[in-house]
Amino acid sequence: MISIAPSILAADFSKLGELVHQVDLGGANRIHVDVMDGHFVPNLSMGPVVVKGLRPITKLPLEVHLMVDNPSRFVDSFLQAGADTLIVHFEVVSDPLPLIQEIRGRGRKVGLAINPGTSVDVLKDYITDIDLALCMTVWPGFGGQSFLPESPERIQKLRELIEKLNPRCELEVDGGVDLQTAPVCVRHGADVLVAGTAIFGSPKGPKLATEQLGRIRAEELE
Ligand SMILES: O=C(CO)[C@H](O)[C@H](O)COP(=O)(O)O
Ligand SMILES: [Co+2]
Repeated sequence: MISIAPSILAADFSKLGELVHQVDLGGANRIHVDVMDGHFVPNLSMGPVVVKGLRPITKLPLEVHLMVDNPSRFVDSFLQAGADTLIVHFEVVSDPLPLIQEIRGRGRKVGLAINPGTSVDVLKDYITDIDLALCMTVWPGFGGQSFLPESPERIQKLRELIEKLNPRCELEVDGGVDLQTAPVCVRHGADVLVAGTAIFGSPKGPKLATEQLGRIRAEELE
């Protein structure tokens, strides 16, 4: 099964509730919430209040992509706000295990993310302990960037690692995913596609754009 995770970073926040409803109607499987602290990445975005605001208006799982220097500081507030999954960057945690155990101990899912400059191999010691591995396909910090050309090879390498060590771990890709790059990601082993601009920036509207990405995933699996 392939999942579509619309990234609300690209949404018009004055209509956030309605836009989340639209992607739900279009077949989205989860909502991706990009959290940026202005340190780990050169941009600021949103915090737990947004997760808290979304929680009562959708049944879709809320996954929080923590692009922050010190994720352990924010675990409690995002879990209390209603996040279902917390994704932490490998680059900022010297030992991910305590954080993984804390999040799982509270009944939520945990993901580890890697930047384009980080070797896929660093995840091999943790794949058995996580629910999701996120391969960044742009440098984190901004929506609307182009999919990096080295990404397919990295996705394939990560898929091989996951198949060998923990096939239940999801392989998510994030950044520049659209109708052209989504099939490439799926062919190389991705099973969760994050898309912001391709969904919320689409002239066809978020419902149709989500449906279209969904059709691509089905074609790739035929
Ligand atoms: O983590 C992110 C950026 O750091 C976003 O999830 C990602 O960029 C999605 O946006 P787009 O589909 O527009 O590239
Ligand atoms: Co993201």
